[in-house]
Amino acid sequence: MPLRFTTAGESHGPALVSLLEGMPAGVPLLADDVNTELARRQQGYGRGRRMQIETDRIEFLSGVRAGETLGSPISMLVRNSDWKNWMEIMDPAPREADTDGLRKRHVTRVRPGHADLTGLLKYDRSDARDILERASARETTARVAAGAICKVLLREVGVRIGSHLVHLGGIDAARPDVLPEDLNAASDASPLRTLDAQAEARMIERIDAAKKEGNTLGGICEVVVTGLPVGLGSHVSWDTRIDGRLGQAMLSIPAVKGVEVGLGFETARRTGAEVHDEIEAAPGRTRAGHVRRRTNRAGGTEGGMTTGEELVIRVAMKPISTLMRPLGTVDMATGQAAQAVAERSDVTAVPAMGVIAESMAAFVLANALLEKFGGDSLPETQRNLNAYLARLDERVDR
Ligand SMILES: Cc1cc2nc3c(=O)[nH]c(=O)nc-3n(C[C@H](O)[C@H](O)[C@H](O)COP(=O)(O)O)c2cc1C
Ligand SMILES: C=C(O[C@@H]1CC(C(=O)O)=C[C@@H](OP(=O)(O)O)[C@H]1O)C(=O)O
Repeated sequence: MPLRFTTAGESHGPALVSLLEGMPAGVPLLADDVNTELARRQQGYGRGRRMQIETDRIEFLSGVRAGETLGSPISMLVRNSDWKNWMEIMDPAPREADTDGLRKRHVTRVRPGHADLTGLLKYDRSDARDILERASARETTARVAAGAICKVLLREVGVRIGSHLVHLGGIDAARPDVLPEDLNAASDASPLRTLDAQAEARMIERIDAAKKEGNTLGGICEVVVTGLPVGLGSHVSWDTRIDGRLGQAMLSIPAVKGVEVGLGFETARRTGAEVHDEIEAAPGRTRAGHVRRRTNRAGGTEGGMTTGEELVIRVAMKPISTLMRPLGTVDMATGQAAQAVAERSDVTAVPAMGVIAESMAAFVLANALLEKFGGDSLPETQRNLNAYLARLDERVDR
């Protein structure tokens, strides 16, 4: 059964829903495994007031019993604390005060860079709130909930996912050659989820300055996955390649505009000898049998399959599109030039984006893992994986 997930919920509606199907039975799972990830997504210097209103926590509605998954669809509910302030505005029933498809806090001065204008035209709406409520990255809470469960499955087969911020608003963070063993323990200790304390101080100043100017900032996070076996994904078809699947997942995150695997764009500037990773016999057993790469410029994929090396993806996020010093636009109610609506907003959300990117990577990789090893229960998946690893062990005569 393929692993799939879907989410539902408007940003200021009563709740978000996350539905994950295809998870094997017997995966140990507590609400806290998910809540910890939701709390990580809420962190980060530069976020707006909304994050102070919310304390995201899930309720399991199905699929989990006595601390283990059942193999049935797992549904989770996350209530929006802010809803109480929006009940009238988000009321599903028509209200007398509604006129011309508009109600209180309607949005017609559409924001450049958000989904307001394109969605309003495509869905033939007059209030861009009908669009922005769902385009909002509030939805990523439900993604992180599903991703948290995928992370637990991956952890049970020795795969770990972490991330750190490597760039913010024009300032690079130095990346250590050797990353900390527990990457997230180190990056989560920083208000920007970066490993470079000096750069962090300058980034914080930059965020404060942008806020004062009514401006916003973007940045880049690096996602690192360790413990993957060789051979997740496949070269055989365009849509089975793991790098392509990861790219799609990353680009589906609101405001993400670029993804690199390994050296990424830099590979285009170098020669073959400077790009490709030489292969050598490994002294012990690796996640690719008895071979390894001398370097990992490929970032853990070749031929659309995992190589057994670390998977390294960099994800670029544009600056937030709601500016407190608004950009020029058209008021769609009048057709006149106007300034875009300036709602409460984040100055930057790059640290949160890193956590969302981890979750999306977890889903793609858990899906590819189950595709290759199957299993209706976790022990069955583990047995199948171990049989494959044992076979890899036999492959190179030593
Ligand atoms: C964690 C996170 C928080 C965000 N916060 C805001 C915000 O406060 N204000 C805003 O205008 N956009 C915010 N965005 C970006 C918008 O959701 C995004 O730009 C919009 O959906 C349009 O999609 P696009 O940028 O991919 O074209 C956020 C994105 C993420 C990932
Ligand atoms: C609610 C979240 O992020 C929101 C994403 C978002 C947007 O336009 O994407 C706009 C802001 O929402 P609000 O208008 O309610 O302040 C952010 O706070 C969240 O990450 O949980």
